[in-house]
Amino acid sequence: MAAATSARLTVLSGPSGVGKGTVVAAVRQRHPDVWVSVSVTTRRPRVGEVDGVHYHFVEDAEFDRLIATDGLLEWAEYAGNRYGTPVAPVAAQLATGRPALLEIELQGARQVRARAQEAQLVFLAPPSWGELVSRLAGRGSEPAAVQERRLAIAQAELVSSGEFDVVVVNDDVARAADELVGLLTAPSPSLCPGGSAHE
Ligand SMILES: Nc1ncnc2c1ncn2[C@@H]1O[C@H](COP(=O)(O)OP(=O)(O)OP(=O)(O)O)[C@@H](O)[C@H]1O
Ligand SMILES: Nc1nc2c(ncn2[C@@H]2O[C@H](COP(=O)(O)O)[C@@H](O)[C@H]2O)c(=O)[nH]1
Repeated sequence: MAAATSARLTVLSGPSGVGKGTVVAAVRQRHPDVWVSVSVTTRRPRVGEVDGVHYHFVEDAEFDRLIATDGLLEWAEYAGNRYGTPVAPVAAQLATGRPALLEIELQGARQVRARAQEAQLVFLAPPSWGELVSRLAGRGSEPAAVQERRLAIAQAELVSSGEFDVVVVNDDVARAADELVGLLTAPSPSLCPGGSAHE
């Protein structure tokens, strides 16, 4: 992907199971140079997840240390585990003048907006509630009780989609990935004459 005219921070959020990871993987297939933050989490790794690639898997004490030392751009407790974005790699990426993408949940997206008003917030929505339920169940990575917990959170997240700058419907992975690529490469409105970050 060519360098953008501004170092733009984009947040991709949306309910568990909507397909955030799948769409981001499709974006990276098209543009391997898209930079995506690797979060820290206290969650245990799923089968196939690699430390340092999918997440930095840490113990509670290390997560506490990162909070205490202002090492996180944002963090949240979600369904019994903590997740956070290491601030230094994001700052370093933006300093190169190239875009950075965060894949995080709603509370974290709100914290990013509070700290970086110029950030672009994108909400990935399911085509329907039934499709979301079926995707989460079909992934098979969580027991039924955890799926229920995530779906309860998803209901509140869907209600909050209006807080985001753009809503992308993940009806088709390739189409949604193309839309996200367009958003990542769009110039920042704050650099457009007469533009503002939140029009
Ligand atoms: N457009 C789509 N159509 C059909 N299935 C999809 C689509 N997008 C993703 N999926 C499937 O939905 C399931 C959930 O996708 P994924 O793990 O990417 O969701 P997620 O939003 O990253 O979830 P989480 O927030 O829990 O990490 C996967 O099995 C994936 O293959
Ligand atoms: N606030 C943050 N949320 C994050 C971060 N990294 C991931 N997430 C979100 O957590 C849920 C659950 O993820 P899972 O891998 O257990 O399915 C999901 O919505 C992720 O997008 C983060 O750094 N901060």
